[in-house]
Amino acid sequence: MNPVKVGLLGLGTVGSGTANVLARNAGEISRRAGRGIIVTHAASRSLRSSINDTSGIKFTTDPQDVVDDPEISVVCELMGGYEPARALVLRAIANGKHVVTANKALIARHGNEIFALAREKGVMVAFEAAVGGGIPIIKAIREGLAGNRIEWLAGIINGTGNFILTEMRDKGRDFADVLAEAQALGYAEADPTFDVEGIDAAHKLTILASIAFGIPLQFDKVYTEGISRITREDVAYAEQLGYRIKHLGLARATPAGIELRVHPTLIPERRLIANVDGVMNAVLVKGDAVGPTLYYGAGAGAEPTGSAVVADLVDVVRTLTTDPNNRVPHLAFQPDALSSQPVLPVDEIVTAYYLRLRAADKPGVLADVTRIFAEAGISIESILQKEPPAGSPDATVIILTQRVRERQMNGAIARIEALDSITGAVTRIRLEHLNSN
Ligand SMILES: NC(=O)C1=CN([C@@H]2O[C@H](COP(=O)(O)OP(=O)(O)OC[C@H]3O[C@@H](n4cnc5c(N)ncnc54)[C@H](O)[C@@H]3O)[C@@H](O)[C@H]2O)C=CC1
Ligand SMILES: N[C@@H](CC=O)C(=O)O
Ligand code: NA
Repeated sequence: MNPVKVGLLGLGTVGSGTANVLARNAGEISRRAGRGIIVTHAASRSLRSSINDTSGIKFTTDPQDVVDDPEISVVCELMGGYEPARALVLRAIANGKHVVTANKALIARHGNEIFALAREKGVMVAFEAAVGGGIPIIKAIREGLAGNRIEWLAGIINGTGNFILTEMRDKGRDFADVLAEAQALGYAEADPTFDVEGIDAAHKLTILASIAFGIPLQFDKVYTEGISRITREDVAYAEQLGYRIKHLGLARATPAGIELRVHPTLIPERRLIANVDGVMNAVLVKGDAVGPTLYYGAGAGAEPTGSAVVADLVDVVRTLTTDPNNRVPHLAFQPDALSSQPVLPVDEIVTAYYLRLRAADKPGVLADVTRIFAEAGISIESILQKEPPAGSPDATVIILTQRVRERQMNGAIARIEALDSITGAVTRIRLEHLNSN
């Protein structure tokens, strides 16, 4: 059988990694797919790339040439960004081509529209590389856990952010310096504020939540907080109390609705996920039948991400002849069976907290604080008081609380900040035990 011809849009980190994996493992890949898969066309703004073997590839600076080329069966969108990626993907689908993409921003924001057109045209849109880089997490949830009701999932799903936090903690390196290294290694997004401010993780959480719970993609409803305000001080206090601070995406089904949130989180250091460092990602998924499961691997980088893109290409080729109505649905659940469960506003979420406050070093202050918590119905798990450093009148107080609704905590924090004996704002970091419940 003739090989399947693929056109690449984008020849950067992921485009080059994909082309190199496809070429190096061509024999294995065609034994698995039943046909060869070859790159015949590639488009990029700059024609510089790290592709090892460019023979047989027709290059262009205009991506439209690729999506309109009748020879190509599958378009790999590896450019990034919302536009022109959206317009190009829609056009490729309209032209009857299957699409593989690593672009989580595109899927999270425009996936509902893209999948609808793909269904109409009977083509596939595959996006394994969009979440967790090389970890086959989409396949695991969509297919491997299809017998379960997913209760919750929590993941370290941004490689750049985890790399920055790890280097800062282990080597005391400067934030800006580590970010520059992540960019040089090809981990970061074109706009690295997407990594640092949690937007990239929110894109990925949007996708994970849809395939876990069978809800439409709803990026705008994810509560999103980045890592830029995490201080060394909080990292050190958390460690003294037996916790690590990780940037976590968390999705949980509750009777009232779905919690969707991305924020720095204290996790007990004995949990495997608390020890996922550097560019590695991990996703914990709790199914009602299987219990907790953990998926770990490189979350970014050329060949790990290329590995996921190539796996999608193999999937597309294997199912080319399948009746489109019998293929694995894009969002795991049949499109007419998506649910309208609401996504909860952040003040309705339930979580435990790490709080850091600066308090006058005099009797009665702690009693005032604990009275406010008692009146708000918030149970304190532990309190750590640090003497004021030389020259400062204020002591630092660290409080860990039990789980409580965020709205109750907001009220308590406002009352604590209004006390004369408390200086400045209370620092809050959410805390999750991530045990098997
Ligand atoms: N870098 C990584 O480790 C990972 C990246 N991704 C995603 O993969 C996609 C690509 O990322 P990278 O390879 O890192 O980006 P990159 O910046 O290294 O490469 C982007 C490529 O697309 C081309 N391009 C961009 N806009 C274009 C336009 N309008 N016309 C023509 N060519 C254009 C650029 O010239 C370049 O060749 C993004 O959606 C990213 O979020 C997903 C997982 C991991
Ligand atoms: N910028 C992203 C790339 C992979 O999705 C990350 O750092 O995780
Ligand atoms: Na993946």
